[in-house]
Amino acid sequence: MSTSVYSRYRAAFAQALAGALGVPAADIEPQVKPADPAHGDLSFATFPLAKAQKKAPPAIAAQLAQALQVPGLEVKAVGPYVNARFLPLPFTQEVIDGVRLAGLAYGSDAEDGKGKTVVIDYSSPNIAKPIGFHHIRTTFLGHCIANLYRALGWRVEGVNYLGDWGKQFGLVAVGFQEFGKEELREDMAHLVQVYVQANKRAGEDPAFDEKAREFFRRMEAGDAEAMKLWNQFRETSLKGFKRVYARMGIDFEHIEGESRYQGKMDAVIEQIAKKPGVKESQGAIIVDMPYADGEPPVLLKKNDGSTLYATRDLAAAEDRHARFNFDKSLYVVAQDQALHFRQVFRTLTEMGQPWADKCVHVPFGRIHGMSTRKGQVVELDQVLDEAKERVLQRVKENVAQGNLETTDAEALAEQIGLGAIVFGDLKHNRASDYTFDWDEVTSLEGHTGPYLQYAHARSANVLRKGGGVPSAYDPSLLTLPEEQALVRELMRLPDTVKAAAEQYEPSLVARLLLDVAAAYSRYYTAGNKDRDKRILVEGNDAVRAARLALTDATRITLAAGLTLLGIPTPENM
Ligand SMILES: NC(=[NH2+])NCCC[C@H](N)C(=O)O
Repeated sequence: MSTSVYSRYRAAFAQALAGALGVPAADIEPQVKPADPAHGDLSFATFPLAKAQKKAPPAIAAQLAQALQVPGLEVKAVGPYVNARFLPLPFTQEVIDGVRLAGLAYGSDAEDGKGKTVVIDYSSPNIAKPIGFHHIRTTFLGHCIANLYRALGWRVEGVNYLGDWGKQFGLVAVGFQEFGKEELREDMAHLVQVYVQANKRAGEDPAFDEKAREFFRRMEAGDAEAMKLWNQFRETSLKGFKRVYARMGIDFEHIEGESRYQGKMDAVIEQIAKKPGVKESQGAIIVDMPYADGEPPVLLKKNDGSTLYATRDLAAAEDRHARFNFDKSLYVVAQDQALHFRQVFRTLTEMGQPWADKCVHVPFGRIHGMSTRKGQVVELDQVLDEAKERVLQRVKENVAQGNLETTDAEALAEQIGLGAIVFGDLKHNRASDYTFDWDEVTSLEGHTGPYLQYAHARSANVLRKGGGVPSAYDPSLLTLPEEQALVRELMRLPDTVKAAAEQYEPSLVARLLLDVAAAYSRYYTAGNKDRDKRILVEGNDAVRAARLALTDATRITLAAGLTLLGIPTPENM
């Protein structure tokens, strides 16, 4: 089923309004908005009609409400608004059955993006350099955005565009001779240390710096020995990165890098020369475009003949278009690179590439204060290790106190640690900066990943205690205000997935899940000391079955949403 319960009701309401007003439904639909929950579910404001009808809005609303008959909706005028409320039936059943039928695919819509292709450039760390906060965010955001598009039926081509070309290899190569430990040649963290040390040294010692440049020049000239070493370092780093990706359940369609475009850049520059034109400026080659005031030109080649990040991105954009014929090409990269992408896309436009406007920079803000006990973060692995370690403590305590049963505390801590870090990031608007706080993200309470994982596990636990999911239930028994409120939250996932994909904004899904968990928690705890009894009512099997069905739909919604975010969903915690 491809339309959500919500959008079906909205369409029916709009259709009825349009009929009564004698206008096309397509004109009305955008004007049907969510209502103030106290007054209904859908709302249509009559102000815009007042002038033509020469009547006061409340009178128009009253008259319209009178005239409308929509199955499943209770329509009422509230002041100048025509409001509609979902009647408990069949609404409740439609939502619950829809969720349970879809299972983990709830929220997905394979028809939506059918036949369309999106390229998503994400993670894209630099080989043999410390990882930055931006690599962490792009990894989480990109993974989630890829999941969202897959859920909507798009063909997703995820590209991990490694920073695997540049002077840093010269620094590592030359640095290794001086500070490298032979036995750690295949240790990614060690290479990063060597890089950091060599980089510092290069700043102090011009001769050392020149040696590093010389090494990179050899690479650019294709020197076999230099390339062999380059390849070794690249493989070592890549192995390290792959370990983290496996840990996070991330699987890229393509892992490639800037080096792919080595030797292909002259062709690109030639192409640019034909359209916007290239010119020389102080020995460097730049794109000859009319630049806005204060806007720097796009550098294609430095005066020493080496090519640049932008040149490689131009080649990569063309290559991706040729290979994937994309409908969209996303770059999930920090806000700091906004100018870079503006220039790259603008250059593509000037080159006459008709697909240039399908390229989108998806920027994000900074993380402040992310460091581990070992100090500044150089690898994502360290962050995940520390999260796990912090959580493990608590898991062990809970097991010792008999509050938790698990045969593998380590594995559970890994899952919760991952949930803490990933959710701690994705709950923030992509564009905003945030300050990272260990206690906050790993807490079991509040707006956290572990809280959601716990809500999921708790619903799974209630189902287990209740003897599993009921096959038959009577939806007319779910009339409590908390039950109706919960159903309304569950209803939102499909539309939220679409909005999140359209806006490249995983936080919309993250926040919906918090709302679902909060609604379930209110339901579960309301008015009962023995909490399980709220669902597992004694002496009334019919009510119990209905409440278990709703619990099942809640568990599925949480599991589906967390999975989209890239967060594991342990059954017990
Ligand atoms: N096509 C791109 N430029 N992707 C982003 C690459 C990010 C780059 N490696 C960095 O760490 O800053």
